Amino acid sequence: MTLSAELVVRRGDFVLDANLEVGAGEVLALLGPNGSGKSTLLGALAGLLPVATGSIRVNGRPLTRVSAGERMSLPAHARRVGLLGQESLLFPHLTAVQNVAFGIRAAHGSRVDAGRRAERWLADVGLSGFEGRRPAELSGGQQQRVAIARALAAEPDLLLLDEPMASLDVEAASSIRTLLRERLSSTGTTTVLVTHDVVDVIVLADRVVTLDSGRVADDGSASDVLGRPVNGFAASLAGLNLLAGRVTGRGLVAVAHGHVLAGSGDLPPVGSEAWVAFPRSAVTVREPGAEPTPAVENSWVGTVAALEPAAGGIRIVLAGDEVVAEVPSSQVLARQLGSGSVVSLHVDPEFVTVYRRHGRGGHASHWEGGSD
Ligand SMILES: Nc1ncnc2c1ncn2[C@@H]1O[C@H](COP(=O)(O)OP(=O)(O)OP(=O)(O)O)[C@@H](O)[C@H]1O
Repeated sequence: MTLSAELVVRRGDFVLDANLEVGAGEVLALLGPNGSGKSTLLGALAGLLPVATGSIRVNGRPLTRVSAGERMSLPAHARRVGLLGQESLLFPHLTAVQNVAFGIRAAHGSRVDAGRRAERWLADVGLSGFEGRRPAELSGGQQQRVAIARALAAEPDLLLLDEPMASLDVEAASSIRTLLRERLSSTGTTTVLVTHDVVDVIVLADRVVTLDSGRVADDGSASDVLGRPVNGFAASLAGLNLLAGRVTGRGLVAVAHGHVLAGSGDLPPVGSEAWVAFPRSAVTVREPGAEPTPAVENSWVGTVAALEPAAGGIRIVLAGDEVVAEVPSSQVLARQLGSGSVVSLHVDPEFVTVYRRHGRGGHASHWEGGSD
């Protein structure tokens, strides 16, 4: 089922103004900083939040149509849209099989053999033998499995997943992710997945949309959006530094503060605007005073503004520069680095990707949130 939405939604001073197309059977990951409007968008699609103007159609069937002369909005229960969040929200007094059967009856009426189908669904999510347990007798991961079975057993036209792995430990999250990949591909369910986790994007998503301040900031494949980011948020999520600059020679880009970076990639023509991206983990720390100096390509000398926790180590943020390094904590300890230390950072050109600045929208900035 294809989703086609053009939405303006107001929440206090905040305005979501976004168009979204999701192909039949496609899994779209919706990313964006806190407060960018992801939950607002899901709420509007689910029929839980009013739309100021716009329309939502699933396979041509209008769920919402609001304009100057018309206000039509199907209630949430009539939309055939499933919603699964961080919490499984199972009925505590019903057993696992009764919870799933409830979803089936709600969608298909009482004539179907909901109990038999629910048992099959529980087997499909790896919960054979747990049919008679109530939610309080199941782990968080098992409860989420029941919730996935309940959501998919209803055969929704559209499934909305709002960070379904966020409250699980790493192991349970990983097995739920694998389960979702299998079940979504075998059922061909059109899905919008809100996540802050790059692993979800890589494992589950066919396409990625990023939101920023209520607007679509980028739309593309995971390898485009995360591999060649056009905004600081996506770069941060992918663990990349992203700098804007102008091409000054073959593979050479002048960026802020007179720095020049050498790299490879599309090699846009001399004089054109370009993005430069390189992994934070590829940035090495050298002794201050030793070569290279700030005038040398791919190097920065500066004062450490902050040390922050990062996946697998420590993030070094230089004062006044947009470049950050992520290094093993042993390096920080060995060099006795701290706020105020002077360091030289360097990135080898082989890790630096250069690509055109036009084509996909967005703006670069050092994103404070980080991906971890
Ligand atoms: N009930 C509300 N009343 C007024 N404003 C709200 C309400 N709920 C959310 N907002 C505002 O709407 C904006 C978008 O919030 P939303 O929850 O959609 O963002 P989000 O991208 O899902 O964020 P997060 O990643 O933190 O969940 C925020 O600026 C928020 O302050």
